[in-house]
Amino acid sequence: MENKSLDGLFEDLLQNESLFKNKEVLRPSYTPASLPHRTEQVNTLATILVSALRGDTPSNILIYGKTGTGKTAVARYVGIELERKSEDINIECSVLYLNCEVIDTQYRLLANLAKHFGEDIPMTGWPTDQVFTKFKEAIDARKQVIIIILDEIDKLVKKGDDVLYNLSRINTDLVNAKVSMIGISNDLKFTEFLDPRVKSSLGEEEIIFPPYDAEQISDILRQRASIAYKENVLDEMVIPLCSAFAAQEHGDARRALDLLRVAGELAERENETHVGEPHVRRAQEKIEIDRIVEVVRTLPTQSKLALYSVMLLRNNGYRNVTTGEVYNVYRQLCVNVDMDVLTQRRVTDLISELDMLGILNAVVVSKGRYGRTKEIVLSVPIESTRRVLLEDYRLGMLAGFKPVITAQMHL
Ligand SMILES: Nc1ncnc2c1ncn2[C@@H]1O[C@H](COP(=O)(O)OP(=O)(O)OP(=O)(O)O)[C@@H](O)[C@H]1O
Repeated sequence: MENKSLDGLFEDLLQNESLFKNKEVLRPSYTPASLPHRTEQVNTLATILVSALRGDTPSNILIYGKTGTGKTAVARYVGIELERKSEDINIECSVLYLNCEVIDTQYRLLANLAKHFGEDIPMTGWPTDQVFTKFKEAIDARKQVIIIILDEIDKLVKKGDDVLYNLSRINTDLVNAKVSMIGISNDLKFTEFLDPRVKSSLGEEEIIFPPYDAEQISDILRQRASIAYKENVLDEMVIPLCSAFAAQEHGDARRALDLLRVAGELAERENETHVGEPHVRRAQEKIEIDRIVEVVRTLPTQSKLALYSVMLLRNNGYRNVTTGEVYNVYRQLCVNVDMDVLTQRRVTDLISELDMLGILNAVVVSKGRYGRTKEIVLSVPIESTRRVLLEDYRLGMLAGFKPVITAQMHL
C-alpha cells in the first residue's frame, strides 16, 4: 500500500513534461563539440602541442584567465583532439587531466599519475620520492609522450612546489618517455610563490584567456540551449538576459550556463511551458544567495563573529555601522561563546576580508578630529545569512543574544 502511494508520487511528477531535452549539457563537466570565440586560444595550444605528434616534448604551458573563461574546456578539447590524432598516426600520446582542488596533495597527485600507468600505489604511507620513482619507471617503460593538465594548479602550489619542481625536471631522467605540463589558474599572481626555476620552466609558454563580452556569451548559450532545451520553450529575452547578467560578472560563461539551467528548473517546478524573463531574474537571485551562503558557511569562526556583530547592529536599527561599533559587539559575542578576543586591528582586517568576498561593503569615511573609520553595509540577504551563521555550533547559542549598545557608539 505504502509502495503504491510512492509510485503515485513519482508518477505524478513524471507526468509533468520536462522543458529540457538534455540538461546534462548545461553542466560544467560537459565538453562541447566546438568552442565559439576561443579559436585563437585553441590554435595557440594546438600549435604548441603538435610537437607531441612528432614524438618531441612540447613546451610547458601556463593558462591564465578569470573563472568561466573556457580554460578547462579548451584544454580538454585540444587534449581529446590530440589523443585522437595520435591514434590515427600511431604515436603513443596521452593527455591526463587532474584537478588540484580535488587531488590536493603532492602525494595524491603522484599516486594518481602512477596509478594511471598501472602502478599499484597505496593512497598514503609511502615516501613521496618512492611514488615519484614508480611513476618514472612506469612511464619510461615505453616510448610515449605524456601531457599532464593540472587544473587549479595554484591550489597545489599552496602546499609546496616540490612536485612541480620534480615534474619539470623529469625529462632529464627519462630515456623513452617525454612529459610536459599544462597548468591552469585563475590566480595571475600564484607564480610569485614558486621557486624561480619552477616558474620559468612551467611558464615556457603562457596563454591568457580574456573574459567574454555579453555578445560572445549569447553565442555560447545559443549553441548549448539548442541541445539542452526542447524547441520553442525559451522566451526571446532569456538568452540576452542570462548573457547580460554573466557579462556583469566579468564575462563568466559558467555563470551564464548556470543561469540558463536554473531558470529552466524554476520554470519546470512551476509547471510552466516556457522559460521567461522572471525565471532568469529569480535564477540570478538564487545562484547569488547559494554562492554567498556557501562562502559564509565556510568562514572561520572569528570572521563569522565579526559578521554576526554587523548583523546585530543592523538589526538594532544602525544604518551606518562603524568598525568601532562592530568591535564592541564582537567583544561581547566572544565572551559569550568563550572565544579569544582578537585585537581591533585584526577584526578590522577580518572585515576587509569579508568585503573582498562580497559579503559586506566597507567604505572609509573621515570623522574629522575623531580620525577615520569604516562604514559597513551588508551585501547579503540577512535572513539566510543569519541562519547559516547560527548553524555553526559555537554561534548557535547566540540566537537570542542582545548586545549592549552604549551611547558612545553613536558618535
Ligand atoms: N567558448 C565556449 N564555448 C562553449 N562553451 C564554453 C566556452 N567557454 C566556456 N564554456 C563553458 O563554460 C563553462 C565554464 O568553462 P570552463 O570550466 O572551461 O572555465 P574555466 O575558465 O576553466 O573556469 P575556472 O577557472 O572556474 O575553472 C563550461 O561549461 C564550458 O563548457
